[in-house]
Amino acid sequence: MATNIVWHKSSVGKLHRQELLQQKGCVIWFTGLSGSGKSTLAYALCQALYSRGKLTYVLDGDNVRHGLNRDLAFKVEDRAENIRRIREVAKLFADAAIICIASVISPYRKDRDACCALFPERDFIKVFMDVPLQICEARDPKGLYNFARAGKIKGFTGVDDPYEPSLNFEIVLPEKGNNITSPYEMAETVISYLEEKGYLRA
Ligand SMILES: Nc1ncnc2c1ncn2[C@@H]1O[C@H](COP(=O)(O)OS(=O)(=O)O)[C@@H](OP(=O)(O)O)[C@H]1O
Ligand SMILES: Nc1ncnc2c1ncn2[C@@H]1O[C@H](COP(=O)(O)OP(=O)(O)O)[C@@H](O)[C@H]1O
Repeated sequence: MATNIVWHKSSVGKLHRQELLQQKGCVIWFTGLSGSGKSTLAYALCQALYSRGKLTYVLDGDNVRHGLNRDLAFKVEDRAENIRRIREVAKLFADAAIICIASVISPYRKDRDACCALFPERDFIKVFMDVPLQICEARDPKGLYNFARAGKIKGFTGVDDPYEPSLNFEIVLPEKGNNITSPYEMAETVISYLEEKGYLRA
């Protein structure tokens, strides 16, 4: 941990940036099994908000692991560090008044809870992709479940590595009791939540 470091304040703060963008910075965190639809929904939401003149940025687990987190694998401590770095970057985006959309498995409850603690203003919105393993595995667009079942990938979430559900997700999709399952309709559900909570205005 570095010492003798001092935070520099700016005359232009988060409220000024929110006024400029006519939106409130926040983090929408899509979590769930591989293949549950996190990335598809994240980018559908990004497009829908762009069409409404709102500025977003997607931090996708796969993508961030090509650059910032290219040094991390999937051991427990690597996944924890992956989430720690992504939540710190997401916090900077939210402070910039951007609607930051993260799509990461983030399987461990303590890692997700640590994210919440970083956003006391409750600007951290957890969205659980409630899609059963059987459906995710049937989709298997990258063939990774197939490799995992064949023992070619060790420690694959849902196969031989855990996903720890939480009881305090802000949004669970698809919603129980309705048959809204298309990415575009689910994106509208998230947008309704953002509108209701005031994130789509300064
Ligand atoms: N062992 C193992 N377990 C789970 N996932 C694996 C693994 N190895 C590679 N992949 C691919 O990496 C993507 C998950 O990266 P994340 O950064 O979202 O994972 S985590 O939050 O650090 O658990 C995930 O992408 P998505 O399918 O988009 O979730 C996988 O395709
Ligand atoms: N709402 C949905 N309904 C049906 N198929 C979906 C849905 N969302 C995503 N998919 C499909 O499921 C697969 C995994 O989607 P993806 O967004 O990559 O999931 P994740 O990011 O959670 O791994 C892809 O083939 C995608 O086309």
